[in-house]
Amino acid sequence: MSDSQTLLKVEELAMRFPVRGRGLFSRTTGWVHAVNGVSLEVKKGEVLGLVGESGCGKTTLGRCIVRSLKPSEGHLYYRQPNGETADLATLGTSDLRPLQRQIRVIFQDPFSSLNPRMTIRQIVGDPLKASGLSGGSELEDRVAAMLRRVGLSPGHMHRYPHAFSGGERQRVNIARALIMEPRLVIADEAVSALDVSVRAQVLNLLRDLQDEFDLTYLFISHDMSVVENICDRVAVMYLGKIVELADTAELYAEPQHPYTEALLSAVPKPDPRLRGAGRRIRLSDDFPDPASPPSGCFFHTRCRYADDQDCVNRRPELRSVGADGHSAACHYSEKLELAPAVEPELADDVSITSP
Ligand SMILES: Nc1ncnc2c1ncn2[C@@H]1O[C@H](COP(=O)(O)OP(=O)(O)OP(=O)(O)O)[C@@H](O)[C@H]1O
Repeated sequence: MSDSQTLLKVEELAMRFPVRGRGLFSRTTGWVHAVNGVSLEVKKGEVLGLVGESGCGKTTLGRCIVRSLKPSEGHLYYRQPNGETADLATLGTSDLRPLQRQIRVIFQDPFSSLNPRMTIRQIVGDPLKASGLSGGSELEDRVAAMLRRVGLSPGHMHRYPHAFSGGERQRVNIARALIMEPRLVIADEAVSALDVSVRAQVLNLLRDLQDEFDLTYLFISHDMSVVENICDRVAVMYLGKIVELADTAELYAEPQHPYTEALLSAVPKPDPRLRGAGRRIRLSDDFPDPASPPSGCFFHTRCRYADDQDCVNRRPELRSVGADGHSAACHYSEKLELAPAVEPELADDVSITSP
């Protein structure tokens, strides 16, 4: 990795799951392409958002990065604290373990992700104990300090998860992730299950902790408003591929991929002059089957700009479409560059259906 500001470089990553027929010993009949050739960089100290509809592969990408899944193909170049680079995609278990401590996950559901039979001390302290980094009274002190830091009391240590609200449980989840002093945190829909007011508090906490612990976040979400609020850059994922990546302000003001445009059209905009304001682009429900993705551009079956030549036949590459690393994978943005700038028409609703 040439850029010293890059913490993680994901290169042509793919994750396929086998599709099996019915029956106990059935053969593999196909493959779900959950992550399909993703390349992106996560910069040190940034919050990189990863957005897209349910089933587009966000969680699978996150699970590959923490290596709870071994990718089918590609590379995950991770810059270690000593400056050396390791490919997480290919490392064996013993080399991987110390690096996995540096990359932790905060899960979505604060109810199902905490073992109801474990005390908060056990839940938060177990990763330290399991890795042999701490034990006894030192471990207890570290758990107490971390609980304090996430806004809980050390007195909560001997209680069980059922005694806590959703927001408090998510604070326990955050404490469990941070007790290992990670460098990269994958927040997978970390605030999606919370009430709006609690969500704001937890987002503020994540921001404060980022400063205090010098963290980098990969922030996975389907909520474009939350992402706009917390992320420095945003990657948009569709059917296992990144279709657009840009600084947050740039992406929200000038989306260059019709899929991003459709996602953003659902976000209320205070300024009617912004692109896409005033119209809601409804995507048809026929999200393609990741086991048999469409030809050409994967989005063409739901895209209102698609033509039957380039879009149906030719797969667009992610390419530069603007300043500061703004890139998009779309033939439509190629045409945009050639076409004279026109104001988008304002309509109440534009429905998108398959051609
Ligand atoms: N273990 C698995 N075996 C088979 N298919 C899987 C497996 N895990 C995920 N998939 C499939 O991979 C695709 C991507 O799933 P993934 O959970 O990564 O998407 P997502 O964008 O995170 O969605 P959500 O927000 O609903 O979690 C989906 O089609 C899903 O059904």
